[in-house]
Amino acid sequence: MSKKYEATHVPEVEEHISLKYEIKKRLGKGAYGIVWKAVDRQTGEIVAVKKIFDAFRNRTDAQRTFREIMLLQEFGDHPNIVKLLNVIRAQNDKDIYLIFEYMDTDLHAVIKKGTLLKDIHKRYVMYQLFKAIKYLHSGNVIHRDQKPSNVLLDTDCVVKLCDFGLARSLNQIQEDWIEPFILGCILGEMLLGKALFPGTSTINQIEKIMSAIPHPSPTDILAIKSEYGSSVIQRMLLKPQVPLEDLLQLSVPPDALDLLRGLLVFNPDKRLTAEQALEHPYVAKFHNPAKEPALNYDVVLPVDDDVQLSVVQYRNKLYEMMLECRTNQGMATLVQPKGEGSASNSHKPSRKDRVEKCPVAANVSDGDGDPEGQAKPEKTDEKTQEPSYVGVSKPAPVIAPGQLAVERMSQPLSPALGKLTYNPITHAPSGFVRPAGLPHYYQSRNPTGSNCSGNGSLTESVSTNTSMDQILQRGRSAPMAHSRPFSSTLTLTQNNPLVRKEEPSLSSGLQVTSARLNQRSNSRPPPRFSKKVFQNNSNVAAAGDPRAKLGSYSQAYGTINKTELDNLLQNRPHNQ
Ligand SMILES: Nc1ncnc2c1ncn2[C@@H]1O[C@H](COP(=O)(O)OP(=O)(O)OP(=O)(O)O)[C@@H](O)[C@H]1O
Repeated sequence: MSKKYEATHVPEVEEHISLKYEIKKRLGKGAYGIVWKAVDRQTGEIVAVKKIFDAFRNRTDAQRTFREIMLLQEFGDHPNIVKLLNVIRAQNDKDIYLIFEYMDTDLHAVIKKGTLLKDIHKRYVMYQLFKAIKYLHSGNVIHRDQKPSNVLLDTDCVVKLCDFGLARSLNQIQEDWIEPFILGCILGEMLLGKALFPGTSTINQIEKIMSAIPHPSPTDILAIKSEYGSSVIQRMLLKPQVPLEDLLQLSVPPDALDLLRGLLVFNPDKRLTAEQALEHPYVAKFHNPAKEPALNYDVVLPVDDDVQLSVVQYRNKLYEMMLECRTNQGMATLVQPKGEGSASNSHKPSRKDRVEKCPVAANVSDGDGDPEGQAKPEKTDEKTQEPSYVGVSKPAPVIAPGQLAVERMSQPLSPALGKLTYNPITHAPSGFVRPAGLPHYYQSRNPTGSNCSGNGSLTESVSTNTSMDQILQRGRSAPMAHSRPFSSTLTLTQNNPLVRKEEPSLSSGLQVTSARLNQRSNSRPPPRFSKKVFQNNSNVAAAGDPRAKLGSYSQAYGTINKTELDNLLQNRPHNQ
């Protein structure tokens, strides 16, 4: 084996992956897997490799894996949604590898770092989140797991939403109201530097929220349609109010407070939608309707999300979709056309009832990681209508023709979506070179650690603020040049103490794997609200079914999920 293809030894990463991607360091770990920074050995591209352990362990996990892949490939065209580049099977047929574009940090790490996010960065982050959520909602899909650690950032402070394992179609559940509220919690957390409503229990968190937001009207409370819930809320309203502004520092700009008030509203009908929030003065510096696309069709998964299939069915369906990609048919997501009168910058499906997208090209990598080998049509078992996966069931130690590997989608659906074609800060075309990048900073030993910075344009636009660049340079020995391309940003930041550090030992991740796996549940009864779920390391604690059940509820992040709120309000106190 040539030196070029010598695999870095990371026990959790199988050889056929290491041969294609040189694993550099562990970036983070969530409830479902570990994410590493890696380099595509063939293209030199920096990527993030996420290994989902036991991706089809039970129906819930299989459904989650299926949703995540299907929805990521559907929405990954958007500049503020992380792009899925590749999906590769594990040899054991249990795990799965997702290859993403690489991002430098996540918002959780950035907020924890302290004062690095300046006013303009917070505005820019919110603007991009509103854009991403507007796009998802326009396709009638909700993310349901918004929290700072799922908001990825790069050194230009570009935001990409990740982790679509809990995302669902609004046709299937009524949770449309919750996401803008959660965006309010994220804004509050950026403004405060920590969670706005850090409850010790679900009820305690709701109490904190209720004490800070304007009192709902009697009609708003009745709309809960739960006698018990209404009485709980009414009792909460008797407690002393702590106005939002008292939770925040005096320095918080009035327009930030106004936006927060617009998002943190009890009645969803009176709450700002993501689309309306884009019109808010807080993000006016960035607002440009032409660059805020919407879908003019509803995205529906190719299997009914209301009916849980068996583990085997999910796995086979997913492999089948991947095979479709390989054979150049594209993965199909069903769509339901909306009525007339969609926005002019809407994305239109190429066909009325089916949109074919694929994070993978028709080409399949060969043993040298060379994607020249042509995909072979797969045999299908005619009785079951399921592919038999001849030639693909066992990836060889090298990237074999049968391996389920797919390459990046070549073109975004619309030029408006190409993040490299326009500078969101100046609204001017920026070509293929990013504006001046800035050094990273690092949340030391935080599993979700990462970094963020502003960019040249960003600092130019706010002359009164100290730029993130300047702040970050305090930790550097040499001044940093401006106007360099993004790639040099990465190089220049290698010795910055704030940059994500290499894990001391890549092999030490083994314990993480088993610890994570042990926390995944299979067919436990629905969870009760317990403190365990609300610990600071909620990523870990809320693993498997409990997490799927709890949705985005996380007190560490001050977010709450409507389903669970409903459950809570309908349950008696002894169930909490
Ligand atoms: N594309 C990426 N680039 C860089 N870092 C990433 C990327 N994707 C994920 N990460 C890092 O890995 C962490 C975990 O990723 P992710 O949320 O996808 O995993 P998960 O197991 O689904 O987590 P969760 O417990 O939130 O469900 C993120 O918080 C982030 O720090």
